[in-house]
Amino acid sequence: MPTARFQIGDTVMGRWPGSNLYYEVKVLSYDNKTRLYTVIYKDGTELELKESDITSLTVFKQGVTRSRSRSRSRSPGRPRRSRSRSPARTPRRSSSRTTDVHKEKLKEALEVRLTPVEKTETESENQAGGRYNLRRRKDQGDGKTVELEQKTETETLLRTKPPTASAIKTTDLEFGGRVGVFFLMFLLPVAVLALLILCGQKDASLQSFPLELPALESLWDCQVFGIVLLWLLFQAVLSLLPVGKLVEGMPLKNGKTLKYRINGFYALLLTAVAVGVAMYQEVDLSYIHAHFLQFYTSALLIVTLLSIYLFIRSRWASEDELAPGGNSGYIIYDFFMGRELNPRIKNLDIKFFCEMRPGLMGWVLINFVMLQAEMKHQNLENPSPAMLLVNIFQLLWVVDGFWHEEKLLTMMDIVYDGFGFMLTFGDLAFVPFTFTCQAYYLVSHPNELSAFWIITLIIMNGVGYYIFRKANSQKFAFRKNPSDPAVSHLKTIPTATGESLIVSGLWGWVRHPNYLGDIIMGLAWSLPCGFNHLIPYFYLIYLITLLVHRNARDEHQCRKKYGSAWDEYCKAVPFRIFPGIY
Ligand SMILES: NC(=O)C1=CN([C@@H]2O[C@H](COP(=O)(O)OP(=O)(O)OC[C@H]3O[C@@H](n4cnc5c(N)ncnc54)[C@H](OP(=O)(O)O)[C@@H]3O)[C@@H](O)[C@H]2O)C=CC1
Ligand SMILES: CC(C)=CCC[C@@H](C)[C@H]1CC=C2C3=C(CC[C@@]21C)[C@@]1(C)CC[C@H](O)C(C)(C)[C@@H]1CC3
Repeated sequence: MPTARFQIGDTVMGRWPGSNLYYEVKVLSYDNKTRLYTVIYKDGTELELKESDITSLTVFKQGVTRSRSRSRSRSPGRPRRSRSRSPARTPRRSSSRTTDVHKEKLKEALEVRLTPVEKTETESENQAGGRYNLRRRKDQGDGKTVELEQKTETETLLRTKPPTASAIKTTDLEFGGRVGVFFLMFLLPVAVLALLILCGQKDASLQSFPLELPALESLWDCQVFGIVLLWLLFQAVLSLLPVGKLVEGMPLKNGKTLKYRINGFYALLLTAVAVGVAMYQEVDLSYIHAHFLQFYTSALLIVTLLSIYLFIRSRWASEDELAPGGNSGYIIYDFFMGRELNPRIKNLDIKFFCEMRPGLMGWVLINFVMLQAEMKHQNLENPSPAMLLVNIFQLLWVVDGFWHEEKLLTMMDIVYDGFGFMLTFGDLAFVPFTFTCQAYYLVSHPNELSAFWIITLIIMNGVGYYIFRKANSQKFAFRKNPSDPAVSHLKTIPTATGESLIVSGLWGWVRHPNYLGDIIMGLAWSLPCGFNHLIPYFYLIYLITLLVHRNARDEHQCRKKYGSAWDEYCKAVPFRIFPGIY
């Protein structure tokens, strides 16, 4: 019969789930069966904690004294900064320490488990799925923003030893599990090859299947392979240049943070200069158009080799360096999803680098190549308006991405997903070769645009961009500092974690306005190609599929994280991405 170490009414220090922070809590009860303590924090949040997440006040104070003197001796005078927040603390972040966004994903990654408690009647009515035993204070349920009181001295951070992380077995398999990813691994590269063949041939209609397949040996060229390798090397060197700020990423499972060099915008400018110099030297860029399929197969080979390397090296990764989603124990599945979270070679973070640099820069460069190829093939003095629009619209999106590069550090792709075949393929092959599909199509499929269409498309892209940027920036600014005058007027729903959900403005219109903006832009990028074929709409179809799936994944996480507050939000804002569509 297990006995409780702490008694009802004891004041102890309880770990806040997903962090190394300890707060003063009172023990309310102990469940002999589950061996869990129900504790109450000063702000009224009730949680069930394991005994290992509770420390007596005396032990805690000794720990603090020891850890303080340790840290002082290591870095004298350096202020101690908290990496996570209490349920009752107003979010406060520095731009380089956006540590709270996506805490949920980390929460999952950490060992702390919140266990379900019985629902009250009203909660049961509201609750669609299971929930955690994170009870909101009664006075928070009225939908108004409640500024929760700050914790003071007990909030002291106990920078204990990193939690001893044991590898989390991935049990929830995505994409149809082992069989699904096995087929995807072959299907995706073949589908992209088919798309490129179709895009390049005169009759780009889907009915022209089976395609006139090119001879296998014509898909390979050593020189092209060398150029792709040089491109990757050039981008890697640019990414390591000591320009731009160094920022810390989200805290890892072991409590540490990694540093990232944010210099994508400079790298883009330097790449533009390098392309300018190459053109001045009369380097024939149309070579890329003429060997487009070979460039793709070279990229595919690099993707395969890189994925194998990543998988092999993950064998030596410590348990707390593994991604929660790529550790099922099934070789094929883990190879596809990626085992290691942040594979690095010295200062080069391979995932962060691949996610944007070679692919997005390559996209802009290929678009520009296609613009020149169009003039050459169609004997034009100037590029067509359709080609110009596609180039300018997409360039704007890429420039925006690099301008806000730092925000990538808080996204699920970096914080949560492993780096395996899926992302390697997505970043190095899918992005540069399918996102350029409209420009590639226009080279051999001219499409006249009337002034009316040109203006309509500019407005459409502008509206899409406005929604995309405003929604993303609003959310980012709000998460950084909800009292920021730019966002303080927004209505919010409080949640038990201390973070609130915006419920007015764009975020009160649909639950993912940033996705909507992206999709409107995707439409404006495809329409310049006209209505003769479906192929130029590939990006739009991909984007809608990806964002609908991403939306489902994100909402699942948010429901787990915010519980009934998320349901309240869903009630207040019933539409997911598209206004009028639930
Ligand atoms: N073109 C492409 O190929 C792709 C483009 N994108 C774009 O990237 C951008 C970022 O997308 P993504 O990373 O998926 O995630 P989101 O920007 O949609 O972030 C989702 C997170 O935002 C927070 N959140 C949700 N609702 C609210 C609310 N009402 N108030 C405050 N916070 C809220 C939650 O995190 P928390 O509460 O924990 O802070 C949630 O987990 C999008 O614009 C998307 O279109 C993404 C993928 C591919
Ligand atoms: C079919 C397949 C294997 C797809 C993989 C999906 C990836 C191509 C995309 C998943 C999320 C992405 C994001 C960007 C690029 C495409 C991928 C990697 C992004 C970095 C582009 C720049 C943007 O500004 C962004 C930061 C919002 C965006 C984030 C997501």
